[in-house]
Amino acid sequence: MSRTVLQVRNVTKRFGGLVAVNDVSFDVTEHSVMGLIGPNGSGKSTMINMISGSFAPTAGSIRLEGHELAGKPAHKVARLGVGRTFQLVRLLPELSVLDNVIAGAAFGHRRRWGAEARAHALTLIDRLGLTAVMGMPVSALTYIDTKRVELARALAGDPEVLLLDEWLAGLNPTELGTGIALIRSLRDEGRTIILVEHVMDAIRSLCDRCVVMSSGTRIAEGTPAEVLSDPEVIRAYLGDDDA
Ligand SMILES: Nc1ncnc2c1ncn2[C@@H]1O[C@H](COP(=O)(O)OP(=O)(O)OP(=O)(O)O)[C@@H](O)[C@H]1O
Repeated sequence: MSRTVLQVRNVTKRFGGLVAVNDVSFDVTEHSVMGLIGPNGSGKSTMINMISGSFAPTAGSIRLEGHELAGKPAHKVARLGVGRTFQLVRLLPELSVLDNVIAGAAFGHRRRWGAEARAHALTLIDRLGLTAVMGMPVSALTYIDTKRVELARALAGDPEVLLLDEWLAGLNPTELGTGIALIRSLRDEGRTIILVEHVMDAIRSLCDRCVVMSSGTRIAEGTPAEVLSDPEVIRAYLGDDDA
């Protein structure tokens, strides 16, 4: 049986009178891809923002390798081992690709500086197919290349758990194939990933397990095949389409 790396227990987040996440629990095991799925507004981003330290939970516990993350600021959570990409890419647009990835190496879980950071960044740049553009400012890149840089920046910190928040969103069909293959290669090398995604092909082909959220609560958990055939999950998605 695989080891639990991340343990989410009874987590709730209220924004004033709105309960965005309501008493949600799940575990993420080492070397697995956990999909966090659900209709728009179901609380996925709020959950990811709590795991990565952008928001403090109103109640509950989030433990990484036994360390409590709940309430810790994002830079401390990153240091403890959670790396993430953002739904809307957050990079330093005037800096080069290389410098953005070096910055990720300097501020992540396993910090690297100077020549070591540069060498590590160059390895990731090569791995993600960014070598030809590594001297360019991020502001001059194509959309998929900015996504690649975001991923390289997050990986540069050697996170214990990588959160991918709709990393595939906005890619065209060809790019989508490339993106899915890239995430699959991360999965195959044994990384532990939480994938928030609306692209069902990606969920089916990449996730070991999925947690499904609807209106802030966890309504299902299981393999992609199990949850995607669950009548309550189907109802939640159809309800969303009708809205
Ligand atoms: N900072 C905030 N302040 C107030 N309400 C918020 C805040 N962030 C999210 N919410 C609300 O919490 C609920 C859950 O939103 P959240 O963005 O977590 O859903 P989601 O599942 O990630 O949706 P999507 O798939 O559209 O990204 C929504 O009703 C949203 O309006």
